[in-house]
Amino acid sequence: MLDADSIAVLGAGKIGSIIIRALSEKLDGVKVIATGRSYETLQNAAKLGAIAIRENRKAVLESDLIIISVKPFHFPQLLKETGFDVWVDKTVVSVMAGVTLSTLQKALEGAEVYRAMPNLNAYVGRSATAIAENGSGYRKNTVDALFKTLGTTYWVPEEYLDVWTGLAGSGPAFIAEIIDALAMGAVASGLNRELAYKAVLDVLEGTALLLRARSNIHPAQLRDEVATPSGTTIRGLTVLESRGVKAALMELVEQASRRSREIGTEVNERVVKELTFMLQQVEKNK
Ligand SMILES: NC(=O)C1=CN([C@@H]2O[C@H](COP(=O)(O)OP(=O)(O)OC[C@H]3O[C@@H](n4cnc5c(N)ncnc54)[C@H](OP(=O)(O)O)[C@@H]3O)[C@@H](O)[C@H]2O)C=CC1
Ligand SMILES: O=C(O)[C@@H]1CCC=N1
Repeated sequence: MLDADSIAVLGAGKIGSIIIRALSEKLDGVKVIATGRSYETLQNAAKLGAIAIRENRKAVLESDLIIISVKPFHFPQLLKETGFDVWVDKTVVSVMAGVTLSTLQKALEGAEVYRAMPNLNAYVGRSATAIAENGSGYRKNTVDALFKTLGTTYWVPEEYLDVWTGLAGSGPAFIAEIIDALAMGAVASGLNRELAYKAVLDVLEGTALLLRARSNIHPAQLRDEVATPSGTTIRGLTVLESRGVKAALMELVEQASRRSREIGTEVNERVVKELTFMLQQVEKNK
């Protein structure tokens, strides 16, 4: 049950618009307000069922639950536009990569803050979303219900959020690259493109379902069941091993996770700078 009358989505871009669509379609009687910079973004948000406006401050003032979905480095500018006196008693969920609960708490004084990491599979209701809270958890059920409109939710300690970002947040892009590569290999071997992409998607979906259905087997067991001695699979696996593909994929997740942590540090510095400037302006105008 979602106990919110009005939800603001600040930054109706790629992930923001998927959230808007899910909220508009799946929640009855909830007003969704969306913000963006360009006319196109606002127009798109309106088409998805939101009240689309340019003013972030107004959107926050008129909502009790706010989702921040601008790029991490646009967060200081967003703060400048909202002012820091609008957040008291609001519930705020950031989906920005890297930006920590501590930075959010500092910037959004008086708000109850959550950090969530969904992914673009939310488009088909299959996001794997990790969520971390700052301790009070007063509106945990509401936040959970909100992200369940996008798929599955996992409540985790904040220390897992960057790794989650590197694995599941970025994951659709990594899997898409692998799909593309496998299909191109099939095309190189003579299969037509259309069939190649269909086959790869079928194999991917089927393998995920199989692994889930046989819940106690390790992926390596499935690999061994497929790889007949001296057969086709082991020939292919030999290439993966000799080219270090598994190690590369492990490093890919590590690097993506590391980047999330770096973004957190960089954004925190910029937010502190912006808040200091904003406070100076307030003092000056007294
Ligand atoms: N893309 C993904 O797969 C995922 C992204 N994320 C996180 O979500 C956030 C958004 O990413 P994504 O959707 O890809 O990025 P987009 O660039 O598609 O969306 C960001 C949106 O923010 C808007 N925006 C920027 N500045 C302001 C502002 N001052 N006021 C109002 N709106 C503003 C932009 O408006 P305009 O279009 O008009 O310029 C844009 O529509 C990022 O922090 C990212 O880390 C999290 C999970 C997955
Ligand atoms: O690439 C990014 O930074 C964002 C976060 C997760 C997916 N996209």
